[in-house]
Amino acid sequence: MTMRLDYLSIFPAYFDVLDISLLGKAAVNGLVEVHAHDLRDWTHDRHRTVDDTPCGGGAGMVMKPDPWGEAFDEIIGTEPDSSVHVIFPSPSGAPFTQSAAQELSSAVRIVFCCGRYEGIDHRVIDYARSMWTVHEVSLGDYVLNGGEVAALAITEAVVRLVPGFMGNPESLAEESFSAGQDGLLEYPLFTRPVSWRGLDVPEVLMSGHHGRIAKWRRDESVRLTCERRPDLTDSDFGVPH
Ligand SMILES: Nc1c(O)cccc1[N+](=O)[O-]
Repeated sequence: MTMRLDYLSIFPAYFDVLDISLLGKAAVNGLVEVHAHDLRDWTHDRHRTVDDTPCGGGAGMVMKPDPWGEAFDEIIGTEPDSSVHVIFPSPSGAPFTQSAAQELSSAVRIVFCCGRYEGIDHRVIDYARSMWTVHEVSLGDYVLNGGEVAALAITEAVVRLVPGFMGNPESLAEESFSAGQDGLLEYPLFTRPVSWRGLDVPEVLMSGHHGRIAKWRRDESVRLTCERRPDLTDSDFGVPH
């Protein structure tokens, strides 16, 4: 199955980066198909206008609905299809999580709508909801200049979970937030040399005792999660003894 990814933006060059590294390899292998589109291609005035002043007043500009609607018609079509996932990265979206990435990794089509200015006319989102499966998602509580960087981050989180993308799928099991980690943060990692600038690899990791190593890793994951992400912990994790 090839996952088709479309990106609608006034800065489509942001997505040139998807040609490199593992994502580029996935495209070559036919796992994903990437299409970046310039929203201004669906404007009809000399200035290729995509924005206008906000109804009701206020600072900044709002992205006009017309170009989005015409772009949707051409890129996605005019028939409802719940198998098409349309993602609007937005500071007012729901937090994007690893489980959301896992769910999206089985999608056949994902369309990213990258807003700029103060945002997109809300009717665009309402229209999309009437046609496709819409996700308004946020990467965090901070302000970006647009949705492009978030779309890239979401793409990476999703595509790396597509079956066949990662050379060694077992490596996914022990990552932070993965089910194999019970949603805990990943434990600290070490490699050679055993001693580096007076800092040594924890002895237990050099013991060859798999049971002790597994316990140390679990305890470290619980400790880190309790310290840094109490929002992810619950009474089941507790604090390592
Ligand atoms: N925070 C933010 C933004 O300011 C604009 C677009 C997308 C996001 N986000 O996904 O977090």
